[in-house]
Amino acid sequence: MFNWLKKSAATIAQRDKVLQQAPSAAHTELSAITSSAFGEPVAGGASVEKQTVLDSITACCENIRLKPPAFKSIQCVVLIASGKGGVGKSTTAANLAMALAAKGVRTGLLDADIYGPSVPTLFGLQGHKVTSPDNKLMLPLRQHRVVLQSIGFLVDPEQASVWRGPMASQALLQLINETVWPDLDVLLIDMPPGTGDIQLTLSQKLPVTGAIVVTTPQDLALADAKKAITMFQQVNIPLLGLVENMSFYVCPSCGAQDDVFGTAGGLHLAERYHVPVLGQLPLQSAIRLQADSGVALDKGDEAMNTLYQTISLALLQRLSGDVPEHTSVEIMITDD
Ligand SMILES: Nc1ncnc2c1ncn2[C@@H]1O[C@H](COP(=O)(O)OP(=O)(O)OP(=O)(O)O)[C@@H](O)[C@H]1O
Repeated sequence: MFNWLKKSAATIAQRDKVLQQAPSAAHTELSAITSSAFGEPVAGGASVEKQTVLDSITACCENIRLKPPAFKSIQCVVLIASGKGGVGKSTTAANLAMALAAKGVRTGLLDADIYGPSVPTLFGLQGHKVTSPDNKLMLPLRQHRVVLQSIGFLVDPEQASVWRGPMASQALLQLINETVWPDLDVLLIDMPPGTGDIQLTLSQKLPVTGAIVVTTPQDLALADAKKAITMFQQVNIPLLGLVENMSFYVCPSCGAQDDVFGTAGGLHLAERYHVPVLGQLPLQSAIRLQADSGVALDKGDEAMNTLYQTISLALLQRLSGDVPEHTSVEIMITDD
């Protein structure tokens, strides 16, 4: 049951070590570490006590709860962004939320991807709607231990898809302001793809602790990820890390690895912009299957669960450390 703990701790220790190296060298080792989650146990994993990781999670949560909350009773608000659509931002956000929640971290996920809300599907809640007992504030849903709010729980997604920039931004700000959030350690916000007006407005107006950028190693995606990094730097939002998704494919028959979208592009980008790498994820049908079926992460593929646990722990460690304050916070509360 606690195999993931041993693996995750060993993986994080190894990852932190290899990330001190140049991206090309780091890529080879990170890939090996990631691949090991699919078969052989991580080298050295057996020597790491599960208690160490549990202690680490507890310590991180304690540190996070000592800090002033980012917004109401929410300690940390983390934007999950990507310059380009379709790189796996929503899948990553949902699985990180489930990974955190499964280990007792009080976690919420706000689906701000107004033009393509996917939280209802990713959590198996298609057709569900939020309720508002007082006709003013909305009660979020809860699934797989994650507190959830999505534009998809309010309106028909086709209705939202025709909203123009200001209308969409306003709707999203209301979504965060007018939801009755319980006490949370972390609220992840799945942002709409791109770096246009909506993203810029939201980045300026949301009460943000920091941002994660998800990208594939492909040049096209990297160019857009670069724009997202630059946008966050311009609005003074700390970059908590980069997740490289679809980093490589491992053939289930022969075990050969193919870097479908290029090699280590995300790592090079992260190094250039001094953004920590939280982890790499393979292109794997288990990830797509679990996303489509809406089942809990820990009920799906064990190797996948281990990888997301590793990345979520890296995020938790970042949040519990010294994150520079986002100084340009401006919260808009609307009554209507
Ligand atoms: N690592 C992965 N391996 C296999 N399939 C993946 C992986 N990551 C994401 N996918 C699949 O890729 C597709 C796009 O993922 P997702 O919707 O998360 O991307 P996105 O960046 O949020 O897209 P958009 O910006 O359009 O909302 C989905 O079908 C998802 O199941």
